[in-house]
Amino acid sequence: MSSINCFRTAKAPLQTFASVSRFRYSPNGLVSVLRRKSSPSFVTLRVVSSMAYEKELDAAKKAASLAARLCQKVQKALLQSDVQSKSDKSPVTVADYGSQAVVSIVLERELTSEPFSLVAEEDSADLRKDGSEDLLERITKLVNDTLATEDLTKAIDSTLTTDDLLRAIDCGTSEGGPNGRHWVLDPIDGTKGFLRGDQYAVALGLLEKGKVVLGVLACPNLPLASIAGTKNSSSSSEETGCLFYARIGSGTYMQPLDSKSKPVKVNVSSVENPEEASFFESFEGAHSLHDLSSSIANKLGVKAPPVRIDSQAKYGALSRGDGAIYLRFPHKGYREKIWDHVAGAIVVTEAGGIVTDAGGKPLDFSKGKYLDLDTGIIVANEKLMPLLLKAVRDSIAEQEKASSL
Ligand SMILES: Nc1ncnc2c1ncn2[C@@H]1O[C@H](COP(=O)(O)O)[C@@H](O)[C@H]1OP(=O)(O)O
Ligand SMILES: [Mg+2]
Ligand SMILES: [Mg+2]
Ligand SMILES: [Mg+2]
Repeated sequence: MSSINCFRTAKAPLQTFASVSRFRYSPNGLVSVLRRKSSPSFVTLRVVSSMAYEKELDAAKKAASLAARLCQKVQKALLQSDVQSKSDKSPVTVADYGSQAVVSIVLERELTSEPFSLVAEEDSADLRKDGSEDLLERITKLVNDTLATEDLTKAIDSTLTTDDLLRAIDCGTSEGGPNGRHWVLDPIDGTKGFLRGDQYAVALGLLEKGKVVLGVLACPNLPLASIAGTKNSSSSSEETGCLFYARIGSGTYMQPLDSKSKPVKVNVSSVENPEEASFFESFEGAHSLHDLSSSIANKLGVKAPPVRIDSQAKYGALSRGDGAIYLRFPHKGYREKIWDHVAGAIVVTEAGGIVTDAGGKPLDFSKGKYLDLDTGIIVANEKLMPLLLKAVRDSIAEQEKASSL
């Protein structure tokens, strides 16, 4: 077992190190593991910096909050004509495109010093088709109006043309992968929840060499107060609008979306007894096998009914302890996209939670746009995770046996 002199900043110049292997996370921030040529078994961990990604996080919070403001405006005035179906049949709205344009414009302007790579869900193909001119004009106006409401550090001329808009949307065509730095965006996660007037999220994360280093979730319809014990969260009349954010090694915070009031540090539920736990799952049965989740919950001894809400707002609610478990088992053949989980995953893990696939493996965001995982995604705190993994294994084995009879 190689001895590691922890967290000493490497004194020797880099060339004396044989390799700088993968990054590791530590309470002090991101560290790189350096192996000396002279004694490869002796490694030095170098704290990259506990203040790493500070300016990126500030830019991401600004971008996601502004995009959420645009979405709120559209959701309020949602006209049926704004809904057009993309070739993949999922409803797409003016807000999806507008949100993606706002995020890429703000990130590019706030972070001018580095190459900008964005993996995002939407692209401009449908907007470039004949007959989309009116829609394009409306989205451009919406984006200009939204940008004009914000005093961004680098003044953004809020007179974008439709070509500027198309370029901004198409910034999101990166494939991601294991090298370099990639922003990952779902401009509206939970489009169906958005259209239904329920939960949705603007979800923005940052990958560095395939690892998530920061995440922001803007959840305009999520109540600031806990939704524990509710069946879903649309009925609440309290103040809504939450911004969750997390940076590697620095914990998870939540603040009201529309105010500068002080953020509060949040932690996942500390429940250890599954009988006292509650679990979250997709509102849409088409997105997750509800019968499998309920068989797992029964096996685990969970008494409370599931809380079914749309989007990564679930990760936000879990990070502040509104529930203890999240179960997501997409139907066979569906491939999860990284933009549906990058931001939510770090918001939960930095709040003390664990996010794995059904086999207990951490999610691997380094393989491009898709998450190739075993069966589904499960989330719990450290105490419940071993029990949950066993219940998942047993339930899946039972279902496979039943289907083979
Ligand atoms: N068949 C599917 N299975 C799993 N997730 C899906 C499916 N279809 C769409 N999604 C995505 O699930 C996410 C919503 O998760 P939830 O079900 O928890 O609300 C959305 O990103 C949605 O995509 P989209 O962003 O296009 O709406
Ligand atoms: Mg979509
Ligand atoms: Mg999504
Ligand atoms: Mg989406």
